[in-house]
Amino acid sequence: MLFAVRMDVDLPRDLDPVVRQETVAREKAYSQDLQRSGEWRHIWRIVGQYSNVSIFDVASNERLHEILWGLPLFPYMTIEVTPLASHPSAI
Ligand SMILES: O=C(O)CC1=CCC(=O)O1
Repeated sequence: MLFAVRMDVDLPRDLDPVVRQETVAREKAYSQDLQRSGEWRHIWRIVGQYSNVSIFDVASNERLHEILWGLPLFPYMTIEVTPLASHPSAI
């Protein structure tokens, strides 16, 4: 099942810089593990924003929920999920 997911990150200005650095590093490792496994197919930066658009290929809605819930930056994100279907004009 394919999903487009938009993640908008909003880290508090007063967040401890060490916590910030560690959380961002854990987010990168978590994301790259899922990219290697094939569940996180694409991640694109939205130009000019601390946001990304990602494509996930997962077995179920529950699996996507589990992945998103486990993001180290999850407490600081607004997430929008769009389920995708094949387009009849796709070649
Ligand atoms: O920087 C972001 O867009 C948030 C993020 C998601 C996965 C990752 O490595 O960073």
